[in-house]
Amino acid sequence: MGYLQFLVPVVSTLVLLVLWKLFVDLIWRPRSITKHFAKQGVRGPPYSVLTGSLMQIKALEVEAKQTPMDPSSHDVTPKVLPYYHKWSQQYGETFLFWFGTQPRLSIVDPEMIKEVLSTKFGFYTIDKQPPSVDALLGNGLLSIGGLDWVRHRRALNPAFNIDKLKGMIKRMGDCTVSTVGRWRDEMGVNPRKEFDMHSEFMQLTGDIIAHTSFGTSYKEGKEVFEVERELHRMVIDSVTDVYIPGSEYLPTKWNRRMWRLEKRLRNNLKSIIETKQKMKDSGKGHGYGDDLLGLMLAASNEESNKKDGACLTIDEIVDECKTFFFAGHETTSNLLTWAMFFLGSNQEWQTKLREEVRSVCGTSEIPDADKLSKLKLVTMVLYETLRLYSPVIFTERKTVSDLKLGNLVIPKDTMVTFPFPMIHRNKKYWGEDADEFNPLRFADGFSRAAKHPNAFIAFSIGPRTCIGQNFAMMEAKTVMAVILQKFSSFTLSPCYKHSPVNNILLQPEFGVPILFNQ
Ligand code: HEM
Repeated sequence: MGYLQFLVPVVSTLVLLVLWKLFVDLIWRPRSITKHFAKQGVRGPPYSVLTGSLMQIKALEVEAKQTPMDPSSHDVTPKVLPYYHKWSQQYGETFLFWFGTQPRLSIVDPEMIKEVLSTKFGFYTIDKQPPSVDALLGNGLLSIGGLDWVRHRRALNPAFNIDKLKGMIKRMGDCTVSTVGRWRDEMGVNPRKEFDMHSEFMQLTGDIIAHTSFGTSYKEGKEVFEVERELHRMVIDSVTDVYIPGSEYLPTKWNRRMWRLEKRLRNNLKSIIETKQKMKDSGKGHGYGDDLLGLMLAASNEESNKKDGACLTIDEIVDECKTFFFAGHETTSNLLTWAMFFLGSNQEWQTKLREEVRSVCGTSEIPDADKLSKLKLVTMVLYETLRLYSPVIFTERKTVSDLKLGNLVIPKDTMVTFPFPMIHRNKKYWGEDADEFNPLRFADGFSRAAKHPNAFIAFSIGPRTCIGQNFAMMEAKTVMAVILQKFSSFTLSPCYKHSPVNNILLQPEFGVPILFNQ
């Protein structure tokens, strides 16, 4: 009896506390944040308890998927970010919506973008990823923040030093020559064969990142990709599911599959690292090798870096490898795919580029770094492709305290999100032809292409700008140069169906079939 007398009030208090917390998180806070923004003139779709705007997002995505796109339009926003498109029209450029109970503020103003992405004071941070994304990326650069991020970035920067990267161009070129050789062989059997650039470039950029990341261990590296790809597919399917805290620990079929894949990925990568370590210890070859993994291992083992704390553990290096595959492989593959889409449907630009490549590099030589830097028109086309078909569709940051951004006061724990397709088409900065393919706008480089230098953010800006952008541009230019050298022309197949989709990255739903002429 005495025991019950004690237990009843304790349990009642606990229940009341839980109910109060639920009331605050699910009802009171969303209402007060909505009011807070409304007072500042920021509106958005109404909040629904627990799911926020997620149901509307899903419905709009389903509708957009079923709606065919005008084949001559490059405005991908209604197709890949239908909710941003609809709500920006309905509520204005800056609007508020809800990912479950989390408020999200959509921003497209370049001054505000600069303020958020360029700050070095830690006012905005990367939010914790859902467990599915964690399995894909691990605690690599893309997902970590604070001092951990500083340490990782310092340890990794040397591997992406432009002089180190120059040494990789030959490997990039060799991989491309071998792919083009296979295409030619297949055309020998069937001259009208159509090649889907999306799947071809996924293979080629996979081959390139495996060679440039792992050097001699690239075959084992390619196995890692297969697992990574499977994980990616699982993540795409789950990205807008409502996340229930703790659900990642339940042994559901989906979780068990995820755990298995993650373990396989980690074990494969560890075994590649061990092989490299043994090679170095045996004194065979050149230290850890001049590939990305070798450079990371070397930087992490340098005494000066150890003293400065700029070194990584083996587990951290494994996580960085996972991040590089994801961040560095499909992004570049999509850039190349959309560039071929433009050139295959625009013979005038294709001819200009071929003339430039052949006059700078000849018809057979793999270009070196010096020659790549002279390919001005190729660079302009790649930038214009990145503007209109940016592989990364949006990025976001979370406020760590109540903050002032432009004229707005933003509460702590709000996600500020930047929809790239809208930013890259804002007529205020890009002019009336913002929806059209016009590489000439990049004639003076990307910072002068629009009326504001930060209206182009395909590689992001500020301290967390893409670490691999030089790598990506070198790779894309090398691949384009070799293709333009080897074929007298190519055209987009009449079977092409224009349907860009949001698969975390921007992809062509039905591929990009191309017909080559020898
Ligand atoms: C066309 C190709 C590429 C595009 C468009 C691209 C775009 C981006 C963007 C927009 C970000 C910032 C993401 C954010 O702030 O949320 C980023 C970050 C990053 N990218 Fe890339 N990327 C490309 C290629 C690469 C390559 C080739 C690598 C590596 C081999 C790479 C590795 C990374 C890493 C590690 C980060 C995180 C940097 C940090 O937070 O410190 N990317 N990339």
